[in-house]
Amino acid sequence: MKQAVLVNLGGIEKPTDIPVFLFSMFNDKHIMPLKQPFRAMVAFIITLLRAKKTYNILKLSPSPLVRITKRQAEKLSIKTNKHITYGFSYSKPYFNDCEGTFIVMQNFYSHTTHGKVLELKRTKPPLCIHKGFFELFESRINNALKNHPNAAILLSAHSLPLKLLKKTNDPYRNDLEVFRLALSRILKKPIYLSFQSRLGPIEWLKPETEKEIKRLSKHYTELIILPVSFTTDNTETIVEIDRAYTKIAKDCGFRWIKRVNCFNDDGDFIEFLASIL
Ligand SMILES: C=CC1=C(C)c2cc3[nH]c(cc4nc(cc5[nH]c(cc1n2)c(C)c5CCC(=O)O)C(CCC(=O)O)=C4C)c(C)c3C=C
Ligand SMILES: [Fe+2]
Repeated sequence: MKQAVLVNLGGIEKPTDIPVFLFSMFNDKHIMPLKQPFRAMVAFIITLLRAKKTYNILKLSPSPLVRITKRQAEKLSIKTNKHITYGFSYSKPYFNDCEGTFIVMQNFYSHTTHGKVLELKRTKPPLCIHKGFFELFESRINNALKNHPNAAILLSAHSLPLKLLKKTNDPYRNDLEVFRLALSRILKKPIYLSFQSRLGPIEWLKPETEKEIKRLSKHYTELIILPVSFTTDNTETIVEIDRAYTKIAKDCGFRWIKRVNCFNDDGDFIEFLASIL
């Protein structure tokens, strides 16, 4: 078999990564569907406006995403005895420069992530279509519930602008909702879904994670949050969920809060990846 390539978003580990990451992201037609040269001009302005906020996030913690993606590739390589490499959309090494079969390391299809890779490379179907993926979530939720059977279970997904979803008929929200319902039926428990990390003045997916936490605090005293759209921990999980949302949850009365880690390089996840290669 040709080599496999794990594709992730990109890493912001140090301040000098910020302008490259932000400009590449906002100059991407899948994120900002404008004609050139307007797209590049808008991307430049947003990069200037957002850089300070991203810098403040980075001061709290550099992103572990690149480090973990490397480990995932190494462990999968050992497990399968195949050559596994990795590439990113918005930082080096870029996935465009790699060859092989591509696995997109975001759990659910969106034109902004999976679709972008699919346009250029032979790509495996999204992880969420596999039974094994479902079981990974099921086992993590059951573990978290062990001593806290009455906790609220909140799946927090990365948000997307509504206008972008409509324009591209993006199945992202729908697939997440189907997944939430299926999990809820199997676990015989209510499961909630919310959206995090919106930015700018336009409308993004709802309910927002912050508001959903506040709403749930009226009915529950314990909370389990699972980042549902990433395979790999990153600034959105270790800064936004572990710091910002955890503080909000405490402030609105939750007595116990657990954030479940992304799959990262867990043995069962590596086994799952090996099974779909
Ligand atoms: C499911 C995965 C992701 C989707 C979909 C997505 C869309 C999206 N993101 C932005 C803007 C930003 N994202 C940023 C960081 C970031 N985003 C994702 C994942 C998805 N983004 C991850 C994993 C990360 C963290 C990367 C890391 O190395 O830790 C950032 C930078 C941080 C910040 O300033 O908040 C921005 C900006 C948009 C606009 C968008 C869709 C339109
Ligand atoms: Fe993002």
